[in-house]
Amino acid sequence: HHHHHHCVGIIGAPFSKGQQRDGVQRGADLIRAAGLVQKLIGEGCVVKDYGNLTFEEFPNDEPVGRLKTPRAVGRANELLAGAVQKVKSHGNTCVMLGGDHSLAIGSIFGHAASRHDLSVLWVDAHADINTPSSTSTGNIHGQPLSFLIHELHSKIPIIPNFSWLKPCVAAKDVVYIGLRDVDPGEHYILKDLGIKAFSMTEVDRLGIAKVMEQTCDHMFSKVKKPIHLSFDIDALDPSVSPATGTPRAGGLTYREGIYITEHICQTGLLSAVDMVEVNPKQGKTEGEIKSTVNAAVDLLLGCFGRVRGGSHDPDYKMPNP
Ligand SMILES: N[C@H]1CN[C@H](C(=O)O)[C@@H]1CCC[B-](O)(O)O
Ligand SMILES: [Mn+2]
Ligand SMILES: [Mn+2]
Ligand SMILES: [Mn+2]
Repeated sequence: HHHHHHCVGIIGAPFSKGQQRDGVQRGADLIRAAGLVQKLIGEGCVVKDYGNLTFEEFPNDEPVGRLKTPRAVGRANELLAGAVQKVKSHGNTCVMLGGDHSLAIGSIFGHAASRHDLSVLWVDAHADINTPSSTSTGNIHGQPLSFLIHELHSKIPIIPNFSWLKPCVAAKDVVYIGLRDVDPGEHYILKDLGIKAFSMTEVDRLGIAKVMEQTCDHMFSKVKKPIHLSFDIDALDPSVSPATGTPRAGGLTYREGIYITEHICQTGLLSAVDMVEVNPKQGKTEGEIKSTVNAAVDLLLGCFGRVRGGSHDPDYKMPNP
């Protein structure tokens, strides 16, 4: 018999310039220190850790329009895109450990460069689809999807260090789960482009099982495409994951989060996953940091075959008395 196993490539992206709060650059190493690699191996995965990327510093990274630290964000994502493409070229499912959510620009671009036709499942309290002109903060971690979606191309100006980037995802191929803090400009875009979104209202109304059923129906409605799961840890309720930069009450339970990743795993189509916005400096206690990091690890284990009912180990021998 042959058991199925996942080949996983891990990239650490210790990057924080998509927003203003220090500390989020430490997320990748905290997730590793909590035992991600060993635990994936324990699930029968073949794991290659590609280490952490080293990002170029831009000391005089003056705002362009409202955009903050655009040069650092542009260059970091160009580097990340190449790294993700390499991990995919080696036949791995890519795990990108952030770092802030602006990193989805490079992660999705690099993924799309190797697997042209993607579905993007964006699990987040936020839509992260402000354009450089609709953003009120100028923080690029609130804008990644606007840089990636074909239909918004005309809304993206020339930005230093972004010339490498082209939109690579169609609005119809994006699905949101967990929304509960969407800006007016973002809401307009979601409606105008008809983007499929399961806010926390739909999660409450339908329950997570129906949300996942309808999410998969939408993603697979025409053809089954590889899935890019971009998971912002702030999608979970702050009672579970408080150590993050933009927490919002009324989020997904730990169980709902695990259900999402268990369900995505069993589609067999997961091709890349981002786990972003873990910020230890936003945790008030060690316990808060641990809860946040452990949730991130468990969500990733759900992506790669860990099921709560236990899994079949073909080599297990019942001990005799
Ligand atoms: N309060 C939200 C909504 N819009 C704001 C913005 O555009 O700066 C914040 C972005 C959160 C980004 B995150 O989802 O990656 O954390
Ligand atoms: Mn095998
Ligand atoms: Mn968020
Ligand atoms: Mn986000």
